Amino acid sequence: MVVLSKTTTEQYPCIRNIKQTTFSTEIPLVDLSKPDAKNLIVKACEEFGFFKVINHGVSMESITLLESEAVKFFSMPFNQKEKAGPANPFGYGNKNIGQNGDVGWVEYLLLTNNQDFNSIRLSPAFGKDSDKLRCLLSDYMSSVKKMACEILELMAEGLNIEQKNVLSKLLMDKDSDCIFRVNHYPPCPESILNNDDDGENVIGFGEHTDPQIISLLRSNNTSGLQICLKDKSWISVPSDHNSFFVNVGDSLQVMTNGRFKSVRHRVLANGLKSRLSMIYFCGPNLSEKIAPLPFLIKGNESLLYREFTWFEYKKSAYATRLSDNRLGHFERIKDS
Ligand SMILES: C=C1C[C@]23C[C@@]1(O)CC[C@H]2[C@@]12CC[C@H](O)[C@@](C)(C(=O)O1)[C@H]2[C@@H]3C(=O)O
Ligand SMILES: O=C(O)CCC(=O)C(=O)O
Ligand SMILES: [Fe+2]
Repeated sequence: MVVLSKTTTEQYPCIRNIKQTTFSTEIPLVDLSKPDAKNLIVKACEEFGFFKVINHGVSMESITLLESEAVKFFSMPFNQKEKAGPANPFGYGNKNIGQNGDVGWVEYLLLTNNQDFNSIRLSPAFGKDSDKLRCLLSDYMSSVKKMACEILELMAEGLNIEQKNVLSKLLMDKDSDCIFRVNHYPPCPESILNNDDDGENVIGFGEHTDPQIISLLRSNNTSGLQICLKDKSWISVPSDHNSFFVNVGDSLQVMTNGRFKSVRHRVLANGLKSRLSMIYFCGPNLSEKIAPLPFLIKGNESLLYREFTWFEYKKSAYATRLSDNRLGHFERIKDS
């Protein structure tokens, strides 16, 4: 991405007075090796739709190796990276997010859990290194998926659901629709120039909720990620390159009949440092039915959402703008 002048940064969305946003120490922390993990997960999903995970079981070696390949990729000249594009549906993307007009100060790789497909997509840019990358990706994705299953099993236990694998089995399906994304946010000169309380910050990735069940995010030590709280205020998430962050996605909001809320989040570009994040989005098989889980419905509690397949939801979500409320179309009309 070689876009540095004022005129070009003007094409990106900005936010005013962001400097007043506080760095939060209140982000829930879950140690997966501790017995209270299941209850802390449920509490965090109810209150924030977001939590930080330590003792996650993904080796630092596999993280570091993949991250350094990603850094290598993004430092290639644009015409080389472009060979892995466009990101429709998978590949290299720059500035444009999705197909409906959203833009951000970001370049990225969007990949599937089908390694052969990734390899074909990446090899024109990576050349003979693409086999190595395929192995690193495959190792990383299987460890992260294992962690996701562990989290979903703890969640089911914390929710007192008898069938412990009711959520994790959706990911264990060999045709689960998981997506892997690597985002690179180069330092943004406009964000340094406006480094005061009345200034503006350039948006790296605009506010949105993730459509899937959960998303597992890690980044280098550059901040920028913010989450929206129940009172609609935004807090900055302190970066921590040793931990993972978990987002509740729209599909889990539906399955818990609104008890867990999908977290609205966004990324602001940093004036000085680049941010590199890797996110694994856990989606089920396209034919999987998404609906409130019957064993979570109490007495005469009404169902907030109608049943739909993941295919239906994904298709509808991908026709929306980033900041839209995607679940609106799937809410049940209340009886009067
Ligand atoms: C603007 C869009 C980008 C997105 C597809 C969409 O139309 C609305 C959902 C967006 C999102 C957010 C989470 C993930 O980053 C993503 C891959 C996803 O599944 O939904 C993106 C989509 C994308 O970048 O294509
Ligand atoms: O890059 C990040 O830290 C978050 C990006 C994000 O929310 C997404 O890709 O859906
Ligand atoms: Fe997201």
